[in-house]
Amino acid sequence: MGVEVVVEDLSKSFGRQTIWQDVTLTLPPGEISVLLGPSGTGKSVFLKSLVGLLKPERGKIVISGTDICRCSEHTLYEVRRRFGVLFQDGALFGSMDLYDNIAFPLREHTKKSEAEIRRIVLEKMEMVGLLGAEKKLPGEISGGMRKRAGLARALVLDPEIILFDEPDSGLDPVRTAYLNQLIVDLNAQIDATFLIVTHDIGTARTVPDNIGMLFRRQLVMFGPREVLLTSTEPVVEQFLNGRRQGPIGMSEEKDSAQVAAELAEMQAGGLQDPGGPKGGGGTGIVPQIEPSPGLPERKAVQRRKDRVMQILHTLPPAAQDAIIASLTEAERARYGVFAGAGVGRGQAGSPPRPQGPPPGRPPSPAPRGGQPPRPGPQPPQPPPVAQLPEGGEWGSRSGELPGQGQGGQSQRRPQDPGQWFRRGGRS
Ligand SMILES: Nc1ncnc2c1ncn2[C@@H]1O[C@H](COP(=O)(O)OP(=O)(O)OP(=O)(O)O)[C@@H](O)[C@H]1O
Repeated sequence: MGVEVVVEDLSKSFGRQTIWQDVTLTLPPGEISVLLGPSGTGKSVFLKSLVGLLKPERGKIVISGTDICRCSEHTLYEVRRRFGVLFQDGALFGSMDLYDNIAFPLREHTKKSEAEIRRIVLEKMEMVGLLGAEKKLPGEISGGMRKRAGLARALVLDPEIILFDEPDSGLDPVRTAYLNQLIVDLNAQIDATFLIVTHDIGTARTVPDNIGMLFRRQLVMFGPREVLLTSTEPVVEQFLNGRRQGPIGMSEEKDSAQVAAELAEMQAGGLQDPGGPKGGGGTGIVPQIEPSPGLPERKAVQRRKDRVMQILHTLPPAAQDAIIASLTEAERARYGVFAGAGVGRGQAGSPPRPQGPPPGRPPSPAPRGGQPPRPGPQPPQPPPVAQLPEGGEWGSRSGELPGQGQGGQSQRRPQDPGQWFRRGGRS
C-alpha cells in the first residue's frame, strides 16, 4: 500500500525569488491527490522537492518517519526508490526501444535476472496497454503511448508513491480520458499514493480524492475534492471555471480593485466569458471515475470515507452536504449521520447535519489554518471500534489508519487531522 507523505511548513526559493512558502499538507496513503495552480506557481518545483531533487530551505517532508529535507544522501537514495515519477514527456531514452526503456530502472537498481526483468516489464506493459509495442522506439509512437511507456517505467520498481507531472499535457481530450481511466485503474491495482500536477480541469474534477491549489506563493487550499469543487473562494472558482474574471491574471495576479470590479460586474450578469477551460470546467460535484469493470475496488475509498468523516465538522457547509449526500443509508447509520436528524439550513431537500459524537468522545481538533467548526450540532466521530474495518480506533497506540491493520504496512496517521484540510493563503 502507498505511504503517507507529510509536508510541514515547506518553503522554497531560488535566490531572492520565493516560489512558495509555509506549505503544509498530508497526502493520505493510497489516495489520489491533484495539485492545481496557474503556470509558474511552482507545482513542478513542489514535485521535485518531494522526490528530493530540490532542497527547500525550510520545513519538512516526512515519509515513514524520515524527513527527506534533512537525511543523508544514502537515506535519500533509499527513500527515492519508493517513488515512481511520470515526467511530462515520459522522459524516455530516444535510442532505446520501449522494452529497454522500461527495463532500465530494473537493470540499474536491482540484481534481477533477465528472465525476471522480462516478466516484470511485460507485466507493466500490459497494465498500461502497451503489450506488443516492445520493439518500438519513442520517436515512432504517439504522445499518449510515450506517456504510457513512461508510466510503465515508473511502475517497475513497485513504487509506493507516484508523482505525475502534467500527464495530460499535449494529449487530446479522448486520450486524456483514457489516461485518466488508466490512472484510476492503476490506483485500484497497486493502492499507491498518487499526486498529479495538472491544468486539466476535467482531470481535476473526476480523478482525485483530494485537490490542492497553489497561488501567489501560498497553498490556498488542500482538502477533500468536495471542498474545492464546492468552494466559493474566488481564486479556486476562477481556476475551476477557466474564467478570465478573478484574481488570476495573464501574468499571475491582478490588482485588487480590478478583481473587485470584475466580480461585481459578473455577479450583475454583465461579463461573459465565451471561452472554456481545457477539460470542461464548472464547480459542483461530478462523479469520480471508478475502476474499469473486472478490476478490484480502490482500497483507498473506504479509508478515505473514514478519514473524511472524522474531519467533516472542520469542512465548509457545502462540502459537508456533498459528502453526506454521497453516503448510502447504511453508511449514514454507521457514521452516525441520519436523514432528518440534523438542523440543516431549513431548506427543503438539504442533506442532514451530522449528529453529535457518542457520549464521552471529545470532538476532533480544528485544523490549523482551517475554518472554525460550524456552530450547532457536533461532528460525527469515527465509527465505534467494533465497527472499524480493522486496525483499531483513531489515535490508538498502533497509530494505524482504519483498514490498515493486519498484513499491510503500518502507517502513522498525521498528528493533526487538519493537515488533511488546509485553507490558507491570500486570494
Ligand atoms: N532550477 C531552477 N532554478 C531557478 N528557478 C527555477 C528553477 N526551477 C524552477 N524555477 C522557477 O520556479 C518557478 C516555478 O516553476 P515551476 O516549473 O515549478 O512552475 P509550474 O507551476 O510547474 O508551472 P507550469 O504550470 O507552467 O508548468 C518559475 O518561475 C521557474 O522559473
